[in-house]
Amino acid sequence: MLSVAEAHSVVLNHLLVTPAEPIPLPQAAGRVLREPLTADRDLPPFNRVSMDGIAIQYAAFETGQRQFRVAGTQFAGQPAQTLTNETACLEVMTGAMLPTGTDTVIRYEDLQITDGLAEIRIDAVQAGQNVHHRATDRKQNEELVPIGTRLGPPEMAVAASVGKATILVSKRPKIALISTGDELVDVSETPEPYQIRRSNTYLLQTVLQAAGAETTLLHLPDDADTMETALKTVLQEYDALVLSGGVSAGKADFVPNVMERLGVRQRFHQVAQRPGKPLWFGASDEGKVVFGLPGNPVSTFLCAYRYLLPWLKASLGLPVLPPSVARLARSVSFPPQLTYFLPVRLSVSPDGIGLAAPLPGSGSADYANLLQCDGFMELPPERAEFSEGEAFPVYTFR
Ligand SMILES: Nc1nc2c(c(=O)[nH]1)N[C@H]1C(S)=C(S)[C@@H](COP(=O)(O)OP(=O)(O)OC[C@H]3O[C@@H](n4cnc5c(N)ncnc54)[C@H](O)[C@@H]3O)O[C@H]1N2
Ligand code: MOO
Ligand SMILES: [Mg+2]
Repeated sequence: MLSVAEAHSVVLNHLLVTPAEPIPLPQAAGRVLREPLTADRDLPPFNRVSMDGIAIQYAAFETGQRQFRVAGTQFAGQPAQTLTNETACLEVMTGAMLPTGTDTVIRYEDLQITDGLAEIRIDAVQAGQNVHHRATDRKQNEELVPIGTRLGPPEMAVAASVGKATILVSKRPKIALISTGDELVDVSETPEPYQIRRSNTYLLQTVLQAAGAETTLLHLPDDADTMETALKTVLQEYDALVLSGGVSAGKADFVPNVMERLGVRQRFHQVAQRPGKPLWFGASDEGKVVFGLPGNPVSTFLCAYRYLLPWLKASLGLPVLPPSVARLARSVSFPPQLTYFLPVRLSVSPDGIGLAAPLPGSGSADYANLLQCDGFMELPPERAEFSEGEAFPVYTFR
C-alpha cells in the first residue's frame, strides 16, 4: 500500500495540460495568468501631485519667501501647465501632473489663501514633498506580475493599469463530479428511511470551483453496466472525473472495475491513511485523470484537500504551497500504522503559537463534525502517541 507522500507524488505526476485562452479582463478575476504583465509606461507615468494644495519652486521658499501669488489651477486630467513666474504658485489637485517649473507641493491645510495670495504657515517644508515622482514605483518594461500568478485584487488592478483589455489565462479544466450509490437521492427529494441525500458532490464543487475548475454534478447508480455506458461519454466530454463512493470492498463497489474496462489505468488503489484508505486514482493514455474518492464524506473531503486540490493547482500552473504547522493542544493516541488526518480546530496561543485542538468526531461518516473544524492535522504512521505541544502540518480549509 502506498504512503501518503507516495500517493501525492503519483497524483502530481499526472497533471492536466491546460491550454491558454485570451479572455476579457472583467471576467479574469481568480484566473491564472499565462503571459507576464509588464509596465507599458513608468509607474507613475509622470510626476504626480499627491496632495491638494499649491505647487511652488522650492528655491523661492528657501530664500524665505512665504507668500505666493496664485497664477492658475492645475487639475487632474490636464496636460502640465508651466509656472512662468518662479515667485508665484499654481493651485494643484491630487492626481494632476506637477506643473513645469515647480518641484514642491504644500497642502491646503498648511496654507491660508486670501485674495489670490497663498501664505505658507509652516516652516518644515522639504524640497519635492507631496510629489509622487515619475518611475519611482516601477520602470517602463519592468515585469510586474509573472506567469502562473492567480489574478487577485492587486493583479487585476495592475492588469487594468497596463491596458490588458484582453488577457491570456489558463483555460478552466472541465471536471465532472460524480456521486455513486443507490442509497443517495437528490437534495430536493425526501429520503425514504433507507436513503440519504447526496452531499459529497456539493462539497467537492465548493473546493474545486474556488480553485478555478469548471464543474458539473452528475449521479450514477450502483450498476456496473449503467456506469460504464454513462462514464464512456463523460470521459470524452471532461478533462477529469472525480467520483465519490464505490471504491471499497463491497459487492456494489464497481468504480475500479468499470474504470479498467473504460481504459483508465489504475495508478494506485489504497493509501496507508485514515480517513480515505480506499482512495483510487487512475489515468487514461489520452491524459484523462480519474479520482475515485472513498464515499464517506470526511474521507471525500480529506482526499479532496490532500490530493485533488494540489493536483488542480499544479495543473493550472499555480505553486503548491506547503501546509502550515501547528502544535497539538492535547495529546492524541492513534495506534494503527496509518497516517492519521486528525480533524482539528485552530487557535492562536497568547504568545502567538498556532494551536490545534483535536476534534476527532465519530469517524469518517461524521460530516457534521467538520462544521466545528478548521482543517486536518497530518500525524505520521510510524508512531502511536502524539504529545501535547508537538508540531505537525495542518491542511486548513477555512
Ligand atoms: N470490508 C471493508 N469495508 C470497508 C472498508 C474496507 O477497507 N474494508 N473501507 C471503509 C472505508 S475506510 C470507507 S471510507 C468506505 C468507502 O466506501 P466506498 O468508497 O465504497 O463508498 P460507498 O460504499 O459507496 O459509501 C460509503 C458511505 O459513504 C456514503 N456516501 C457515498 N457517497 C455519498 C454522497 N455523495 N453523499 C453523502 N454520502 C455518501 C454512503 O452512503 C456510505 O454510507 O468503505 C468502508 N468499508
Ligand atoms: O476512509 Mo474511511 O475513511 O476511514 O471510513
Ligand atoms: Mg462501498
